[in-house]
Amino acid sequence: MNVIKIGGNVLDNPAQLEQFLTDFASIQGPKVLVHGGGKIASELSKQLGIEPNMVNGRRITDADTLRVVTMVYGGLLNKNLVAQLQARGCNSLGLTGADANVIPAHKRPVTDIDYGFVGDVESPEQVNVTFLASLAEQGLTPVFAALTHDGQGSLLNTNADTIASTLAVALSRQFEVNLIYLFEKKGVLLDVEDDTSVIHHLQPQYYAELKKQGAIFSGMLPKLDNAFAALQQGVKAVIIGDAAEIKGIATGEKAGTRITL
Ligand SMILES: Nc1ncnc2c1ncn2[C@@H]1O[C@H](COP(=O)(O)OP(=O)(O)O)[C@@H](O)[C@H]1O
Ligand SMILES: CC(=O)N[C@@H](CCC(=O)OP(=O)(O)O)C(=O)O
Repeated sequence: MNVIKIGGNVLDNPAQLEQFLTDFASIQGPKVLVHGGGKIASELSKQLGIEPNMVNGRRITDADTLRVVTMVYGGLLNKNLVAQLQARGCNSLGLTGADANVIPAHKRPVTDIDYGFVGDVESPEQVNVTFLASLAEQGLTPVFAALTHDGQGSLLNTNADTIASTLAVALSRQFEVNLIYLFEKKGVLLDVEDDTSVIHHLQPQYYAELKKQGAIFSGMLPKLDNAFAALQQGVKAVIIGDAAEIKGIATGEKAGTRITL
């Protein structure tokens, strides 16, 4: 089973997105797509006069921002991705974590920062794997938006990388799972400006060094933290790579960055 997460910069580039969806549709076997969309949510927010506010890679989500991300992730992006996959013969089903109670979560507790309506997933054990397995059996591909729910009637904005790793860990109870993070670069780079500097293998000690040197920063930090956590909890392989190379990555021919323990 491949759990594939696609980042916001690719979603915002129609040509790259179309190619990615064509390649994704052609991947054999059970698969799950998780999408972000932070960039598009920020653009719409600004158009509506709501200034985006990101802290530690997470969006401060007040009530108005929750409306925006619900519309953008759960509506605009999720439903268009499903329509575009249907056009490519990939029978898919758009979901949030609230649907079929797949991903129970709670509102992130207020500490020195109040993130507002941001969700932390309960635990992979609580993911509704039975439902996901039944979709796989029917040949349906779930497409997840970056939304969960609190069990009390509210949706919660939830980092898409975390949703992907949670689903990958949960599905590892029943399947051999590859977790694949795709974005607009060739992989984790030694020099973020140089696409030829791909790090082919990354393990915790090297990660700690590169973090200290400042070679790995911002959105890549939570992505890698999620990647190592997924491996520790039974996911077979984690790869970070270029959305344009999804076919090779899924068949194991081209690797991007392979994360190992
Ligand atoms: N060493 C690195 N290699 C590649 N990207 C890096 C690195 N360090 C930081 N980054 C940044 O991390 C970003 C990817 O994280 P994020 O913005 O969360 O992506 P996504 O679109 O997948 O959610 C890249 O666009 C890049 O700016
Ligand atoms: C709480 C939180 O920060 N949620 C993210 C969810 C979207 C996301 O993760 O999008 P990318 O993968 O495109 O960055 C956000 O609103 O930006």
